[in-house]
Amino acid sequence: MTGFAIETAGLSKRFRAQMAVDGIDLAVPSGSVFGFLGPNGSGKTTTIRMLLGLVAASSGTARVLGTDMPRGVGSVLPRVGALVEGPAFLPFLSGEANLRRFDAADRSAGGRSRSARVADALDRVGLSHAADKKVHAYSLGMKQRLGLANALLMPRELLVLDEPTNGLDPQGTREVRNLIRSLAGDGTTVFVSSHLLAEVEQICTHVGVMRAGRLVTQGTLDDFRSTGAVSVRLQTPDVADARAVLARLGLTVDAPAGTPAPAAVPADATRLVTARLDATPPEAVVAALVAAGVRVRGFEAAHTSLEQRFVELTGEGFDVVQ
Ligand SMILES: Nc1ncnc2c1ncn2[C@@H]1O[C@H](COP(=O)(O)OP(=O)(O)OP(=O)(O)O)[C@@H](O)[C@H]1O
Repeated sequence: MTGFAIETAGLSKRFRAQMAVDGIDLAVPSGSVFGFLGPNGSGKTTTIRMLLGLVAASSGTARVLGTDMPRGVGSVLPRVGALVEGPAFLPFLSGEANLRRFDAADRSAGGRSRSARVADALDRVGLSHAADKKVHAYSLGMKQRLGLANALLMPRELLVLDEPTNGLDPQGTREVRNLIRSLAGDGTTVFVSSHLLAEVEQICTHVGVMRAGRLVTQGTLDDFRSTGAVSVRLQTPDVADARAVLARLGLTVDAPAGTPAPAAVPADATRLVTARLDATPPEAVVAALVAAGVRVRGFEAAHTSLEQRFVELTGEGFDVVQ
């Protein structure tokens, strides 16, 4: 084992003229909760389908749990729980009966412990109360949870979840996120795709960002937070002097945010000045401001938000609700 649950090299998928996935080198550490993030149509589902052997790659290689795919499908897939675009449940059977069918189709699953496995999986996703209900009467969120229960029938080394909270109400979303956290706590590697930045921020240790079929970055969430530009937020009444000092230090000073009517702003009022720090240490900025007689009433140097960083990388806004 290499320490990676998933590794790809130059993995690509072409649909006629379109490169849906374009030469990605994914490295998903064992034990991580890896958020696979990107706008709609950026290639996440196609990548997942290649990893699971559901679609052939046009070029490149993929290793899952140390085994080349799709050659290793037979030995690897029993160790992987997957939720991809909802499994094909039979609508006229109950949730429990559907799970029993899937469990029976798994040759590694013993028949005698089936009832306990199915009951446990339903319990873990909070569907015990609806076990006897026919699936056609399930809401979208309940079907999504049943799909997760299916992925959880057996102990898994790796869970691959494609947009697991899609269609869930806020309560269902919270439950699924808690479930993912608890699975990760047991040591299972979780590879979860999402277009929700907040979701990835809440549950993931690592992140990979897709843009138009390319993997534009990957690494730990902490590294991700600490890269990107640092901004300075200065509170001072001496706006003109402060701007002159910052400019002299070579900082890119942001345009003033609106110019209030002079009568509305006393000369001594504290105002906000913001700038990009680049390579200058924050303490040098404060020292220069103080030396120039600028009254520093507040000073903060902070990395740009994750959201800004993702927008920079993908050129698109993310849905940050939830
Ligand atoms: N079977 C197919 N035939 C042709 N084009 C396809 C096929 N599957 C996907 N594509 C195209 O490949 C691109 C990537 O799609 P994919 O579903 O992998 O993106 P995604 O990031 O998962 O998006 P979403 O979040 O909307 O599911 C899209 O432009 C899509 O239209």
